[in-house]
Amino acid sequence: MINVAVLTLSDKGSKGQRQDKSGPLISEMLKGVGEVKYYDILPDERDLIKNKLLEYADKVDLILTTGGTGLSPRDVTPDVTLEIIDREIPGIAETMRMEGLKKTRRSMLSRAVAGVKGQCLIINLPGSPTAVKENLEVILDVIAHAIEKIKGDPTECARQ
Ligand SMILES: Nc1ncnc2c1ncn2[C@@H]1O[C@H](COP(=O)(O)OP(=O)(O)OP(=O)(O)O)[C@@H](O)[C@H]1O
Ligand SMILES: Nc1nc2c(c(=O)[nH]1)N[C@H]1C(S)=C(S)[C@@H](COP(=O)(O)O)O[C@H]1N2
Repeated sequence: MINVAVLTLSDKGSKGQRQDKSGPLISEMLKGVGEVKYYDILPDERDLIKNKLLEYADKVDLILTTGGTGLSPRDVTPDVTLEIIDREIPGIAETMRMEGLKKTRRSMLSRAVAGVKGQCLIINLPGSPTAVKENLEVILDVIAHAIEKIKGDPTECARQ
């Protein structure tokens, strides 16, 4: 089973001013795919996010973040993610934005990124529960294979 950490980035959520629905939704959607071992809510603060991502990356196979991917001045999740990853996986974020366009034109406003830190896959999701559902459902089936490859699975990946 894949070990997962979920990190919600929200100023309001971290102050208890809004119930976090997106973090629990991620956990729900991951049933059968992975087990959520860690979950936290942080404000949109670079250093706090960076330290938490680095801590989780040593402990789990997959980190899913939600929130802070947009254009508000305090949205920094993709910027911090890019700072710490070793390699980017553009196709994951491209797929989320492309499939999202079928639901809302605002899909193009998410700056979400995905990448690898050590042996951990990190994927940013936007903040609203609707966006989490629509983004995660279009990449969910590829996550297990991506993690196998990150961990060095030598089997050939091509379809026969
Ligand atoms: N973690 C969450 N749980 C529930 N609803 C959320 C969450 N994050 C965002 N939303 C919903 O999506 C809308 C847009 O998200 P956005 O990230 O812009 O919110 P925000 O209010 O700017 O976040 P912040 O808490 O960082 O100020 C919010 O107004 C809220 O309705
Ligand atoms: N599929 C999908 N993608 C989506 C959305 C959505 O509702 N559905 N919301 C968009 C909106 S309105 C914004 S502003 C950006 C960034 O969201 P965030 O700042 O909450 O991370 O994600 C976008 N991506």
